[in-house]
Amino acid sequence: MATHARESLTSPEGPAVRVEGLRRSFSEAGGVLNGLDLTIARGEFVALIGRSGSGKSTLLRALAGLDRSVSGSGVVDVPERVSVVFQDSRLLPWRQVLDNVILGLSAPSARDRGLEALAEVGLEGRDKAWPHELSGGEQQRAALARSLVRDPQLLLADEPFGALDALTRIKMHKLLQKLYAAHNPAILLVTHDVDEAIALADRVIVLVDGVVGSDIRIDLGGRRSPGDPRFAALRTQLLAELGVVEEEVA
Ligand SMILES: Nc1ncnc2c1ncn2[C@@H]1O[C@H](COP(=O)(O)OP(=O)(O)OP(=O)(O)O)[C@@H](O)[C@H]1O
Repeated sequence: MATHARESLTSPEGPAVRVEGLRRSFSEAGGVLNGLDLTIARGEFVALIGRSGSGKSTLLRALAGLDRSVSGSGVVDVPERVSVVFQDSRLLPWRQVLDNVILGLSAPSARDRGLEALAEVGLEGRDKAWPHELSGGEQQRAALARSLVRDPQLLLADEPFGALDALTRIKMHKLLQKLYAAHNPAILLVTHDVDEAIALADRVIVLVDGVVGSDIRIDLGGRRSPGDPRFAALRTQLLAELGVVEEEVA
């Protein structure tokens, strides 16, 4: 089993995530993660891409500590406060929005912090709404508020915008950038969208055969436009790494 040595990363200089030799398999036939090594610095924004079935969610679940019953080995060091956001908001339908956001928090200040987080994600005044009264984008905003209120040192996001329409997705990118600038957690964002990865991340990692295939630094600065030739060159490179010829997706 992987060790979750949560206390070993308390030094301010240490990385936010350290994974060494991580192996995971669901059958005798072959491994999904095959000795993966990965380090994420504190406050670093990393996007993880890879073909369908390449093990992205398996890695994220290992970092989240959600795979205790799965067989495997390796070292997984993560910080103490880790939040996870999935493609669906996973709000409890029988609880109002604010109660979802602060679920499990006992501090007397939780309510105020929850209201603050809702305002930060653009859901001011929606604290008493029921989840079914929110749009898909608003539900994901509430999910981000729920993660934010826990002041995460590491935010794990598994295709958080994958089910949203293109316009809502752009708005959510802006929101995530704003939250990242304000709180600066380390982020690991799993996405199928190469443009999303280039637009948001400091580094893009391509998972191939259960290990890190490529690890590409994105040096495009703060304002990134898909029309920038450097953006286009990175897109071509990453699509090639994924085995996609660009004419196929044009
Ligand atoms: N609980 C499980 N039981 C059996 N096999 C599993 C389980 N979870 C994942 N797998 C298998 O492990 C492989 C990797 O799955 P994973 O969900 O990590 O891939 P992914 O890269 O996130 O895929 P996608 O991009 O399609 O979401 C797949 O072949 C999948 O069928």
